[in-house]
Amino acid sequence: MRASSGSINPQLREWILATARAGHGVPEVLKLLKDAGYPPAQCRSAVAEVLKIPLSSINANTPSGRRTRAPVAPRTIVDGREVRVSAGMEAPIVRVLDGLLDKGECAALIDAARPRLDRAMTVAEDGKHQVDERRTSAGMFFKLGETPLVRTIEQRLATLLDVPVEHGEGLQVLHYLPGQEYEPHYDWFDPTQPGFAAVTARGGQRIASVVMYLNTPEEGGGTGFPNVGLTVTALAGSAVYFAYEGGDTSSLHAGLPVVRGEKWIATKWLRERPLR
Ligand SMILES: O=C(O)CCC(=O)C(=O)O
Ligand SMILES: [Fe+2]
Repeated sequence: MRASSGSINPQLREWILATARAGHGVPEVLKLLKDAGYPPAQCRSAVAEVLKIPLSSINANTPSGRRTRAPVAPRTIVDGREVRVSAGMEAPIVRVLDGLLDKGECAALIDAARPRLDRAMTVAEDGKHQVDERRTSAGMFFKLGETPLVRTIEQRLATLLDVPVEHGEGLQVLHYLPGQEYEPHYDWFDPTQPGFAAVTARGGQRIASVVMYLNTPEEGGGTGFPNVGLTVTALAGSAVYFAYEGGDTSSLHAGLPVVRGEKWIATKWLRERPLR
């Protein structure tokens, strides 16, 4: 979702400015707006925009939904397997997870997804799914718990990250060919966009992502975090987990172009609340 401005009504803008100038702090301004009946997400984005403060600094203080727990190095035993935490950073919160999936699971996911591939979509400003030039891969979604394998993987992630399965969106599988990529983007929804209320009505905001690599591209195809100069190598069975509660802008990331070979991933997006 792209940024836009000028969506706040002039009276509200004036009121926020006047109230802040009168000496009321941000929490007080937010509380007054909420008491007046404005939806909390809308209050936060309006206050951030009018007072020109980062939205993340407001969200961080707002008691919201569930958070994920980052896996702890060096390893976690989950579902009878050893998942190794081979690298991590804190801003943004990133963990590289080796051995999350085994070869058979990767192959079975690819086989189940292949006949259902379609041009991947992104979420448009109005909350609808759209074909997007920034994302040239082909993809498909499994429904939550659709197959025994999907259920196994969802449960494994839930245990690993300490967040119930119901907070997950359906698993998405993406397939990239040489030259295909997913340009830099945030996975969280921008609260200043008109579609925000619609996409977050069930489940609330996204809080974390897990991108699981189902094969190893011959060259290219890693996941890049351009704001912090990090590239995670796409290696079959490994994954990258990253969290961005409060709309962390350092979580900007991209599926880098595949140079040779192909790339298959499965992505799990997690929400702050159950999706049903
Ligand atoms: O392809 C990748 O490495 C990243 C995919 C991604 O960012 C997403 O599916 O949201
Ligand atoms: Fe993403």
